[in-house]
Amino acid sequence: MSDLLNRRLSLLGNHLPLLKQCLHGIERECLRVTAEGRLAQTPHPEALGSALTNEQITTDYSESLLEFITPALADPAEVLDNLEQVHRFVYTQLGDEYLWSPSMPCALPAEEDIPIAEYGTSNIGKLKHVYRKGLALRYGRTMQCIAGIHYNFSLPEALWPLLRQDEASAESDRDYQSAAYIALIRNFRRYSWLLMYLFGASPALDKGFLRGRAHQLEELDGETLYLPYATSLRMSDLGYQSNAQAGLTPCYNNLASYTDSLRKAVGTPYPPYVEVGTHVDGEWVQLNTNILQIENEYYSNIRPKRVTYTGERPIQALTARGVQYVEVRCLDINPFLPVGIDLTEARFLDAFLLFCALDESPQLENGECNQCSGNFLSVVKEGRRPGLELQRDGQPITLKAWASELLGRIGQLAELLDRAHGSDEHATALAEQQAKVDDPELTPSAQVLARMTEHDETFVKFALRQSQLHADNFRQQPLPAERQQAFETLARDSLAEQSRLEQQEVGDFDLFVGAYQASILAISN
Ligand SMILES: Nc1ncnc2c1ncn2[C@@H]1O[C@H](COP(=O)(O)OP(=O)(O)OP(=O)(O)O)[C@@H](O)[C@H]1O
Ligand SMILES: N[C@@H](CCC(=O)O)C(=O)O
Ligand SMILES: N[C@@H](CS)C(=O)O
Repeated sequence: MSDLLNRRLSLLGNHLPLLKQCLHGIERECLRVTAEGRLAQTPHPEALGSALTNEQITTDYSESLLEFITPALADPAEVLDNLEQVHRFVYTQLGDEYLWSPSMPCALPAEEDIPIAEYGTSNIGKLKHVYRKGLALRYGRTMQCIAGIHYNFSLPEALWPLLRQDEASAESDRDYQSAAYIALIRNFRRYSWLLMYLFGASPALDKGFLRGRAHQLEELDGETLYLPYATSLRMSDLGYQSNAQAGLTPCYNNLASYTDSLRKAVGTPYPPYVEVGTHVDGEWVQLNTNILQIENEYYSNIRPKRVTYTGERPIQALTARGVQYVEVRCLDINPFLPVGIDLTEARFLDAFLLFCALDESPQLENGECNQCSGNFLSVVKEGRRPGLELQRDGQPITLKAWASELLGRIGQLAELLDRAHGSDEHATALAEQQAKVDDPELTPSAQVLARMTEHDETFVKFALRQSQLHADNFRQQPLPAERQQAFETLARDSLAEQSRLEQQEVGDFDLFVGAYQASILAISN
């Protein structure tokens, strides 16, 4: 244990109530599919409200890729309850469609038949649509049908001044807080391979997903490709990643260097995109020809975040007010769980993220960045291989040994969280993770392969069966009338808000895009 972590643990031990004030918010994506498990070609159900303005129910890339967003709450159990209620409401409006249970997509139609999400005729609505056309051009629509769980987490703002004073830091509270979250991210880069081993749940995919691309996957059956020891093909180079962004890994030395890296990426033309241009046959095809159209396009495993004001861009918010929370973006959807994540996972994530935030976190230097990426890629592709070795400080160490050592250290944060909550839920969650390290067959990725083999079914058949199981579960538990009405009101109000935006909208779209682009270039740290 580092001296810094020990010092911080003892300080926190005298301020335990603070550990009940961390905030959590979850975003869960899922495809709408037909009863046969094909991608729904229907528009976003109007009864779910406006995808542009409904804060809880929207769409991600595709018109058929739903995204459910919870409020930020102190109790992860309440967050999961909110997420579950959204699922139950949505199922009252889906007709005979289903929510696809895993991260990797169903059998998809031809690229051009994957519907890009629509957000109406307002300038911001059109900008969101053109952005997605640009993603199709750059990464293909197929990859954008992958669904994930994003776990948003923050420590109480009152914690940082305590740590700052204890460490006699000369930084302002805001700069200290931002630096602490960037330090969390550096440790996350070091240790997030562990999350992929413990929670990765995409060891297999439908053959059609690869669209005939070259690959090193193995054939499980006529329709399914997999890797026997993979944990998360979603987070591999075949999944939600981008070669165009490969050289982009921003350095996480401090917030300014992070926002600088992103600002350069959204302002630097990328020759292959320049060749296409922003318009083809007079139609917008991408917002600009830069490495990233906007900062959202940077597909990192974790992001420093600040809630933005209306019309404000993420980098503007971060530069103006510093880091407020982190968004963990690498988590697969667990197809065995009705909402894709459960309280045990959330409890462990909290202990893990607190560990990343509070342990010492030297700058990533001397090739450690590459080492982090290499470890992450090894685990997503073969994390369950017996005897797999990772690299730590340039030396080989077995995943098993390193994972057990890490869980031992994270255990101290779990113990502190349990003392604050007067429970043993974090220690229990941690013990479940240690059991997976001791026996890889207990990991969700192993369970997916075992279940497919047990039922002798393709990935698509397994996923559809799980989707139908969860659908029955949700449909058999209708919401209390007042909650159903609350979601219906939210949907109705969001449609009215979108209409208001469209009626109020004035101004030329090209000028709107130009101003949006310029807003980022004018920022200085
Ligand atoms: N201080 C905070 N601590 C933890 N979670 C937060 C905090 N503030 C907001 N969140 C959560 O972060 C998530 C934000 O999701 P939302 O989709 O609204 O924004 P976004 O991720 O920036 O948007 P996009 O998905 O378009 O990039 C929500 O689940 C919200 O509850
Ligand atoms: N669908 C992506 C995330 C989309 C986005 O960038 O928000 C995922 O699998 O996590
Ligand atoms: N959410 C993804 C797909 S639209 C992005 O912002 O790039």
